This record gives sequence, structure tokens and C-alpha cells, in this order.
Amino acid sequence: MEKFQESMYDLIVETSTKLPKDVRRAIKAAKEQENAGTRAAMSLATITNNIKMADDQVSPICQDTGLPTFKIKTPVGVNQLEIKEAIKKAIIQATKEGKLRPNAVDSLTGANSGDNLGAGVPVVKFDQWEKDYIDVKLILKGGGCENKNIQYSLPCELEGLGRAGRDLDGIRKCIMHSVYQAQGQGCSAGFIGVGIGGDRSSGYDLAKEQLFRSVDDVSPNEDLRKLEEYVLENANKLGIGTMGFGGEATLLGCKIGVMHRIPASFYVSVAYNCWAYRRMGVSIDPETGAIVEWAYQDGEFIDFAQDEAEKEVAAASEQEVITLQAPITEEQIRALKVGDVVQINGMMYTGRDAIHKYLSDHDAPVDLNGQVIYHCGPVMLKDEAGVWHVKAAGPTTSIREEPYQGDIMKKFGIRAVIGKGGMGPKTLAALAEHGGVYLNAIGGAAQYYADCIKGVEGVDLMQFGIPEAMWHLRVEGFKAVVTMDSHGNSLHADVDKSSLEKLAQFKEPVFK
Ligand SMILES: O=C(O)C[C@H](O)C(=O)O
Ligand code: SF4
Repeated sequence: MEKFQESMYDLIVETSTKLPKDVRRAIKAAKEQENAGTRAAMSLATITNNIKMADDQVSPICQDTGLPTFKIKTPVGVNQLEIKEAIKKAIIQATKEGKLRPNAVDSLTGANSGDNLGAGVPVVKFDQWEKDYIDVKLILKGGGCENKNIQYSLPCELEGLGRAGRDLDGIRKCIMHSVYQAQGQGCSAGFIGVGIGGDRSSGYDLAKEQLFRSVDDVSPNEDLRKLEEYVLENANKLGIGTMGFGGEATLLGCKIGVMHRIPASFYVSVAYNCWAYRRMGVSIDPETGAIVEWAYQDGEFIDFAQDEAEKEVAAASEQEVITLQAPITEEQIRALKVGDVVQINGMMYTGRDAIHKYLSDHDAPVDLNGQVIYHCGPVMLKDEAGVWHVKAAGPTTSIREEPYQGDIMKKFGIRAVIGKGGMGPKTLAALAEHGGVYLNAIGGAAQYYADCIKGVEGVDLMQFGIPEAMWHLRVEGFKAVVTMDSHGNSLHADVDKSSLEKLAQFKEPVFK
């Protein structure tokens, strides 16, 4: 097993930096459905461009490299303790090299362990089997899509769909609702794994297990096959679209598993995965620890470089891009309206969960008047000269900052916040009152945005750990879409409302 640690390192790097073939094909198909010049087409062009950049630079596709979760099958007699130790060492190395973001945070103190190890991190689950090789599957599922997982306890009452009973049609309603409630916040267009039955924990396990199935896999169970097809077809009629901007592609895959339950419980558990669906697998020789074969290798490999020309056409047909130089004036902000595409030059400051809480009862370490806050937890590496470099820097889900955002903008004179997934009524009211704007960047496009960052000018509040610190970033041509303006308009509220109306079309029984 000499080579096992190296094999695990290779598996981690491949998973974090290169999307599997089946996922690439699903993204390509989604792109082909969207009309050129729409926000959805522009978002998908950014996504495919990002996938290509991650390929070329062997860098994380998305800055949130998730909770590393390994599912391992070993022949009888293989030492599982040794396997776990080798995985931990490989994780430390991949983190040091910027292939994984340090993502393990002490839930009580907030301290980041810095090496991706911690209580319960990584997740390593073993099974034994009769075969003579080791099978290792890895999924790196980020926090934004994890937060959109949902578990239903049947019977229940669902907005838009009415009563969901303890039968196949009730299950259908839950799954349709799960896609609606995710909106764009889990970086749609996404994939869902569904677990029917079990208890609260085994139900979610079963749902996540489905995410290891190939996108092309067809369920051998006839009822589930029909349900998977139904959901895939009809969830795409909700009009949520990529990033929740509206559009044709909302869901790229639906896989459903079933297990027994106990009489009183009936759970439908849904695991939502963003488009950055990073899962890979290898089979390993138990003697040497070397990789014998990679999983998910069937079918055509889409190299998104081929899409270059197409992407340029889409970009050219876009509307005018408004350039904003930070610091930005109230007048410039008031001139913006939902749908405008802007590009930012100058400084922006990262701030996510820890910073927003901190700023609510402390002074800011820098003058934020007229400035831009970027909801982002980047992957950063320091070189030997002590200079920081951005390795990946896409937006994080903004709605988590809803309790603080409006107050902080007013307190410090912040004019723009950039994030993804949109914010709620409290922030919308503050944008109108104070003269602020919410800009939506493309979730997961961590290489694309890292490329717009021309320098790291400083960092504050490092005690919160790399992803949560306040990084001072000098940017050029950082593009985003105005999705909430200072005139009370929110694209997110509009898409939510229209998708709820569309969801109601699916109220009548289908599977009797
Ligand atoms: O933690 C992050 O950087 C992003 C997160 O995965 C999210 O989707 O909000
Ligand atoms: S930012 Fe988006 S793409 Fe990245 S892990 Fe979160 S949900 Fe996935």
C-alpha cells in the first residue's frame, strides 16, 4: 500500500479541479438550450469558461471545496485504519498546495484548523465487499448547495402543491418542491439525489449515495425510473434557470433511491448539488495502493475550449457593460437598475459570515465609505516572499448575511455588495433607503473571478481563518449583474414568485 497516499492525493486534486465527463455533458446540453444574449446564456458561458480555466491551471473549480466525503469498499483483510491515515495526509498536502480550501471550522470557537482536519472531517465511510480491489469514491460538496438540502416528513402541506400524502404522488410533490425552494442559491443548474424512506440520518445518506450514480444512469426500478424522468422534465419548467436568473435549465439530473422505513415515519430526503458537481472515483490495487482505473470515464469528454467562439458571440450580443470605479457615489448607484451588467475596477473587500457579525458591533478595519463588499471566502496561498496569491475566489450565498447587511451598509456607507443567490426584503429596503445595489456574480466561477483580481493589497481579521478574513482585493473588469437595485426591484423576488406560480401547475395527481 506504499502508493496509497499518492493515489488519494491524485484523487483529491482530480476531483477538485476537473469535472467528470457525465457532468460536463449535462452542462453542455444546458448551454445549448439557452438563447444567446440572455442572462442564463451569459452565466453558462462564464461557467464553461471557468471549467476550462480550472482544467488548464489544475486549480479548484469552485473555492468551496466542501466537506471531503470518501466512500470506500475494501476486500476482507485490508487495514482500514491505515487507509484513513493516508487520506488525512493526502488532505493536508492538497490543502497546503491550494487544491483544497482550509474548510474545517471548530463549531464552538470558530477557529479554522487550517489543514482541513477536524472532528468528523473528513468523512470516511467503509464497507467490505467480496471483490479483490479497493474502490474509493470522493465527493466535494460545497456548503451553499448543502444548505439547500431538504427533508420532508409525509404527509405534509406544501406551498403551491397542497397536500402530499404517503404515496408515490406525495413523493413527486416533495421532489418538485425541493427544486423550487433551492431557487438559484445552490448555484443552479443543479443535480439532486433523493432518498425515500429510512430515518432522518439514513434517509439523507441514501440521498447522497444517489449523487455517486452517473448522470446517465437509469434506475432499474420502474416506478423510480418514471419518477426520475418526470422530475427532470418538469422541474425545468419552473423557470428558475442558471443562478436563479430565470431560464430553461434549472435541473440537470435527478436520481432516486428507496429503502424501508418504520411505520410511523415517512421521509423524503433531498440532497442538492450545484453545477460544480465534483465527484470522482478510483479502483486501487490493495497490494501496491496504486490506481488501477478511474471511474466515470464513459462517453465523450467535452473540452470547453471548443466553445470559445460561441462564448464570444454570446458576450458580444450582451447589452452594454457599465463600468464602476470604486469608491462609487450614491448617484452612480441610483442610476443602476435590475438587469444591468456592470464591471468593477478598483478595490473590493471580502466579507462573509464572521465579518458581518463582527462589523455589526465593531468598527471596520478600513474606510468602507463608497466601497464594495464581496461575499467571498477565497482559496489563498502565501509565497516564500510572504505575498498572498488568490487561487480561487467565487461568490458565496448572500442570504446568510440578511440579518446584518442593510445595517452594515448604512453604518459604513457601503454602496455595493456582490454575492450570489440574492438577498431578502430587509436588504432590499436598505438599498432603497441608503442608495445601494446588490450585484450577483456567477456562483462557482472561482477561476474566472480569481483572474479579475490583480493584487492582494492587504488582509484584516485573519483570526477568523482564510475563508472568513477581510481580504483587500484590487480588481479589474470584475463583471456582475444588478439583481437588486435602489428602486425596490429584485430579480430574485420576481423569479421566486413566478416559479411558485409555475409550481402550482403540478398540483394535480400524476402517479396514482
Ligand atoms: O463557502 C463558499 O465559498 C461558498 C458556498 O459553497 C456557497 O455556495 O455559499
Ligand atoms: S459556491 Fe456554488 S458552486 Fe461553489 S460549492 Fe457553493 S453552491 Fe457549489
